[in-house]
Order: sequence, then structure tokens, then C-alpha cells
Amino acid sequence: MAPPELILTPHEMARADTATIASGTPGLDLMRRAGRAVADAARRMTAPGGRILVAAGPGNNGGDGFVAATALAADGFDVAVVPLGRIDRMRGDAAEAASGWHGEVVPAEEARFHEADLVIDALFGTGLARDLDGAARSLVEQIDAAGRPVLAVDLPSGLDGETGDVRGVVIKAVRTVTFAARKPCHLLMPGRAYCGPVEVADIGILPETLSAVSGQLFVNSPDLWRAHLPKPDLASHKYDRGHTLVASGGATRTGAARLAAVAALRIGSGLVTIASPPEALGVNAAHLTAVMLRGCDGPEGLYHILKDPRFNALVLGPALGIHANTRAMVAVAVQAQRSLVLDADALTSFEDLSSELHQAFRQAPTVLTPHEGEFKRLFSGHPDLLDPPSKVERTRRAAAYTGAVLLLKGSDTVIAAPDGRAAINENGTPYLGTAGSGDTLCGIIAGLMAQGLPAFEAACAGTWIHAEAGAGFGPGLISEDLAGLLPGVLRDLLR
Ligand SMILES: NC(=O)C1=CN([C@@H]2O[C@H](COP(=O)(O)OP(=O)(O)OC[C@H]3O[C@@H](n4cnc5c(N)ncnc54)[C@H](OP(=O)(O)O)[C@@H]3O)[C@@H](O)[C@H]2O)[C@@H](O)CC1
Ligand SMILES: [K+]
Repeated sequence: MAPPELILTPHEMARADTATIASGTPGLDLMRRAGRAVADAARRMTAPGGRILVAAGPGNNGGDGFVAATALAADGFDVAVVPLGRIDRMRGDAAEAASGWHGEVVPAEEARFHEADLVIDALFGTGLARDLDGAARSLVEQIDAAGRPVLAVDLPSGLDGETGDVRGVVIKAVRTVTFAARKPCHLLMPGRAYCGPVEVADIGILPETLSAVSGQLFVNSPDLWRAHLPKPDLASHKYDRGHTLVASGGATRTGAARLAAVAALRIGSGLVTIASPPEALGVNAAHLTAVMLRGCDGPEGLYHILKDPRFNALVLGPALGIHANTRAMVAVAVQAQRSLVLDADALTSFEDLSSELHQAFRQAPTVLTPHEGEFKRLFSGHPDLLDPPSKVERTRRAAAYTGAVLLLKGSDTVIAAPDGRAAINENGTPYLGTAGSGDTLCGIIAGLMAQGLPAFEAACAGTWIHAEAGAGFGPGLISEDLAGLLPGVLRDLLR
């Protein structure tokens, strides 16, 4: 099994770079490997002899550009370098790389990017320190306006490597070659939309060096959690696979709980029961077959049901209503110390999460699944959780603060554990933005926790499996389809 893919921040990457140089690999060697990897990609993107313009910035990203230019010219391409600033002011390895270039140099104001077959963007990489303005901004705008294919070196210039935000302006690339590991901007929105496919080139930084500097941020893929997936054997029976309880809303709001319940069953929870308000029992009964049903009158009813220790995972929130009753049910659930997924109305019912809840979250595995709006409301009293520009950092801080696993939804869903581990999901599909999709996700996560997955792994696996199911279906997807798509995804995972 492959190790989980690490994502390194620009700061961590710089530390890996420094450690590699300190252990004997000259920085110029790293730059040469980086530049050659860019040249390899450019070669695949351009017909022999084609015109390639390399926009080279003042730092090491520019240095990579000069190495690539030199390699491509040697291969017979018609290459020119368009420098930002004076080449004779470049320093260190970048100056060394630039000194190897003896070909055409075109000032930015004379560069005819629209005539290029390929533009290599080597303006700024992980060292971008502030918003682009002046000559740098003009050059980025000039390249973008030309509309020619752009190959980005490390990341599209103008992106903040850590947050994925645009620093003033940004170049839209059709492909990006990055080095040693992907950076957060390659996965977080809006950055991801500017990168095109991202290739990770090995430039000789050892995996143990990357691990040593890693802040425990991962790509959410099966490599991160596959080992935790339950595989039923001949001796196992349904009572070994947990019992998920899903609280239903009132008579006209029962569908969300059923979506969650069926998903929990499909993902493998041995048994699933819907806890229904008395007035909704009839509606629920009319729609349920394999999922069981229990009457549950508010917090007291829930308290009584949870006296049975076999209910080991619980979903609270979908269509439960935004009121004191929901808050009281959450209080009962956390007291009962079962694996818990809180979503939608269970989150919206709280203006702010009280510290008692946090203490309780620390006692049992808990997953909170807000979208950005719910997240802002939930932590409105805590600017320190809302301020960080990085979605990863916000999610991590909220997880550390609440003691729960936080799953901050979006096309770039981030999952963070209180211990600092975090993952960015990348297999999402816009088709998942459909009514009831979040309810299904809650059911999948709770169903995985019912089978013994730890909260972080359940949240990561649930997010990925949910997205994979949606992506496999494509246009026309409605939430009722999702549970039926889970067996196919599971089959592939368990093969
Ligand atoms: N890490 C690795 O393992 C390896 C990394 N490699 C490569 O190095 C890259 C990182 O290099 P880097 O640190 O020199 O930063 P880079 O992105 O070139 O920019 C810094 C320059 O831009 C300037 N500048 C900044 N913001 C600006 C603005 N808004 N507007 C205008 N200017 C601005 C800044 O000026 P200053 O802030 O100092 O005034 C400085 O001159 C990395 O992305 C990868 O391509 C490879 O060679 C192989 C190994
Ligand atoms: K770049």
C-alpha cells in the first residue's frame, strides 16, 4: 500500500530544501532537476521547433525557468526568455542558472506572447510574499490576455502557495509542474482552478526529509484510511458491525433522516434505526424496509433509547429543526458518549458551541460537518478561528478548539482532527451540490464509525466515498441515487 500523499506548505518545502542542501545536495542541483522536469513537460506540450517564451521572475522560480529555457533550446525549440527585472540583479542559484542562458532575451514590453506555442510561467513560486502590482502585475496580465497555453513552474504566478488565494492577479495555467510534493494551493479553491493537471517531479528530496518537515496535511485518498475499512469475514454477523441511530424531523421533514439512514446501512452499519417523533412514525414507516423505526419524543425519548448500549453511532441534525429541542437532543447525545455526527440544524441551533459541549466532544468520537456559512455562525464569537486566510488552518483551529473532527464542506472539503492531522479532498464533483447530499454524507460517516472507524478516518473515508459515488453517476444525480452507488465504490476499495 502506498503511503498517504503529503501536502507541504511553502514554509515546510523551504525547510525540506534547506535540509537537503545541508545534507550535501547543492541547491543548484535541485534547481537543475526542477528546470529539467519543466523542460520535459514543455517538450510533451509543444511540436518540435515550436516557439516557447519563458517568463522568468527575480527569484529561484525564475532560476528554474532559465534551466528549462537552456534545456529546451538545446533540443531545438525556438526559445526566448522574458525577464521580470534585471537578470544581473539575480542572486545565488538563480543567478548561476541565468548565467547558463546565452539565447534570446526579450524585454517584457516587446514580448509577443500571443505568437508563442507555449508560455512557461516561471515568475513566482512559493516565494510570493505580497500582492502583485506594478511591472509584475502588468506582465501577468499581458500573459493572460495572450490566451496561449501556459505551463506553470511550481504554481501559477499570483497564487498564494499556502492558501490558494489570488494575490491581486494570477496566470491561468493549462498544466503545472511542482516539485517533491503538492502545495495547498494545488488543491484548495480558487487556486486549484488555475493549475490544470499538476505533475509532481522528483527532484531528489528524500521522502524521509518530506515526512520530517510535514505538518500532517494529506491528500484525502484511500491511502490515508483504506487500512481501517472493515472487511466482514465468514464469522462476522450484523451485530458486529454496529447500530446507527438517526434522528428524524417532524411529519413533513422526514426525508433527510431516511437518506442518512439508508446510506449508513449501505456503507455497512449492521443495523440502522430511525428515531422518529411520534407524529412522524406513520410517514417514516411507509417508507422504510430494512431500516428500523423507533418512536422518540424529543430529548427524553432519545435519552431512553440511548440507554441501550448497542446504539453506538448517532446522526443528529438533518431536518431536525432549529430550536431548543434540537440543542437539548445534542446535549443528550454527547452525554451518552456515542460516536456522533452533527450536521445542519444540530449546528445551526447553536449560536456558539458552549465549552461544556467541547468537553463532551473530547469524551467520544464526534464529527461536525458544517459548510462555510454554518462554520461562520458556529464560531462567530471566535475571530481567531475565522481569521486565518487558509481554509486548512481555520478547520484545524476549530478542531483543536472543539475537540471534534471538523469537516468543512465545499468543492475543496477540508477535514481536520483535534490532534492537528488534516486532509484536503479533491475528488468532489459539482453534481454533489444537490438537496440531501449532506444528509447522505452524515449517514456514511456515522455508518463507518458504527463499524469502528476512528472519527478522522471515518470523516475522510466518508467524504471521499460520497464524492466518488457522485462523480461516477454525473449529470442528473439526486441524493436518492447516492446510497445505491456505494456498493460499487466499496467493491473497488475492498478489492
Ligand atoms: N523549495 C525547493 O525545494 C526548490 C524550489 N525551487 C524553486 O524555487 C521557488 C521558490 O523560490 P524563491 O523562494 O526564491 O521564491 P520565488 O517564488 O522565486 O519568488 C521570490 C522572488 O520574488 C520576489 N517577490 C515576491 N513577491 C513579489 C511581488 N508581489 N512582486 C514582486 N516581486 C515579488 C522576491 O523579492 P523580495 O520579496 O525579496 O523583494 C524574490 O525576488 C519555488 O517555487 C521553485 O520554483 C527549485 O529551484 C528547486 C528546489
Ligand atoms: K510560477
